[in-house]
Amino acid sequence: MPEAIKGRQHDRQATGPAAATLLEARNIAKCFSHPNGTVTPAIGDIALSLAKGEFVAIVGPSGCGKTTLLRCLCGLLKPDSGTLSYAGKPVSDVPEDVAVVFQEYNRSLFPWLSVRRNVEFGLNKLSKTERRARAEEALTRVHLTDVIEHYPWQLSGGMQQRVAIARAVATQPNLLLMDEPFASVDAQTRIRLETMTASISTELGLATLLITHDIDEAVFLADRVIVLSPRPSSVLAEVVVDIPRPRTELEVKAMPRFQEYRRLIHDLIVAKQSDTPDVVDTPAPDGTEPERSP
Ligand SMILES: Nc1ncnc2c1ncn2[C@@H]1O[C@H](COP(=O)(O)OP(=O)(O)OP(=O)(O)O)[C@@H](O)[C@H]1O
Repeated sequence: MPEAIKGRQHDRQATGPAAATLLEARNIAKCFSHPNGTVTPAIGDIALSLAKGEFVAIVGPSGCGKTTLLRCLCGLLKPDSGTLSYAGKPVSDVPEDVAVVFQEYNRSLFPWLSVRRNVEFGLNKLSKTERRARAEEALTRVHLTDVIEHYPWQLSGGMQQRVAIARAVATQPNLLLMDEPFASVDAQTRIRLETMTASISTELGLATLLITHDIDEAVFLADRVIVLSPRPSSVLAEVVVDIPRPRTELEVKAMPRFQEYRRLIHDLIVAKQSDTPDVVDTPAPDGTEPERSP
């Protein structure tokens, strides 16, 4: 399916074909230096962009620098080189209208706060009434209004991740970044969370960038899938997913086109992995192993 790869403008209803660029990264690179003098090259050279309202998934082999890339894109980590812009301005800190959802919901929620208070957290510029209204609206979107006064530890993993998503949505972001958000939940819950995320993103016209290991998840959710090479990573291909919305998991996964996309992306990753030798970190003079810095 070569015509699906890079260059074709996606056509998502929420944005229209000529949607404006929201996030743009040009030639960004990132290495980590360790106290013992070794250097881990994580991102080699990445250029990508995301349009307003677009849903993009990033996939790549384990350890290729996906999380590092996400952290750079939202201003949590400074790239060593290259340029990053969000809404036309250089990124130096996390922009106000960008929200991030991480894999580890149990570390991102406050166990001593109720579900409501967790979602209201971060809305302190608003009046109490506005905070309540925002939290309730966001919790309605994730179907959690019946546990609003519960505490996170009283909820299942999938419900806790829904609270984390509600907290992100309550800030009314224009861009939602998600780093492996469904990796820690069971398969059935994962499907429900994926479907819910697709609806929220479409209904709110949210630009969404999803980091995932799961090719099926990427193809099911995204308008475009960016495939990364092993580290130091670069963009191997961009695959435009030409499947109409709304998408229903069972129907989409039964489509021959879905199978073709997943095969294409799988083959791109495997082919590149098998012809790329493992990157060895620059060794320290005394030959010690690199340590992961905090
Ligand atoms: N804070 C850090 N200090 C040192 N090295 C780091 C740090 N963060 C990441 N790395 C290294 O950078 C490389 C890329 O890591 P990263 O977590 O970004 O990859 P990933 O693709 O998200 O991994 P995974 O597939 O396991 O989720 C790895 O070799 C990792 O050990």
